[in-house]
Amino acid sequence: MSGEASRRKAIALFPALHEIEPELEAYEGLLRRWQKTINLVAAATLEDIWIRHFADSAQVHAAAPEIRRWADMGSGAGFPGLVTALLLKRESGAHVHLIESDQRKAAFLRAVSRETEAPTSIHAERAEIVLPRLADKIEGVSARALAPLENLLRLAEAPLAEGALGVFLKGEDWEDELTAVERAGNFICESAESGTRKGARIVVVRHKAPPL
Ligand SMILES: C[S@@+](CC[C@H](N)C(=O)[O-])C[C@H]1O[C@@H](n2cnc3c(N)ncnc32)[C@H](O)[C@@H]1O
Repeated sequence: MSGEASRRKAIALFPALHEIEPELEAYEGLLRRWQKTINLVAAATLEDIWIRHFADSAQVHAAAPEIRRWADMGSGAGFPGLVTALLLKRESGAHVHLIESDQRKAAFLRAVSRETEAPTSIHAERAEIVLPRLADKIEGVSARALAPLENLLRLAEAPLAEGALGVFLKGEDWEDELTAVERAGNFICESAESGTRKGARIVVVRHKAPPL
């Protein structure tokens, strides 16, 4: 798909992306520039960046539009967390913690956040270290392409136990991963078909016994 067709299709799927087009254009420009020296995303996805990355990420905010305070684990080049932050940019109290252990990718996240004035904090550390500190500060946790669902729930154990919602973009193994978590019995899980990737799924998870 051409870049322009990808943009039009992404905005048709998620009209809210139109509101942040200047920011996403700046983001795309920086991504293309930094990609020459750091491997931020698979090169083959760059032409279709609006669908493969911007619209795919927009599904997290769409799954829980009431949530203002997020943490995104293993953000990489900012997907989905930095797109969530841009979609929330004009909402009061909005803040997204981007957790990315690779220092160079974290520097990229800082550069895009600065340029687009996205409401983020960048944590260049491992999620298992950062999340316990954020447990009572966030309402939602997201991740894409980081780990199997069971491992994601272990990484996000502290905020989920405090009542945060987990929204995870999962690939083709989603069904086996979901079954394993449902069998363990601690979480209420829902899932919906991805609007951007065939065979992929948006999985929404809540702890069964959050604090009163
Ligand atoms: C496959 S990439 C996915 C990046 C992005 N979420 C996406 O979907 O495009 C996984 C990223 O997670 C980071 N990562 C891996 N383990 C991590 C951890 N325990 N804490 C924080 N970041 C981690 C890696 O450096 C890498 O950038």
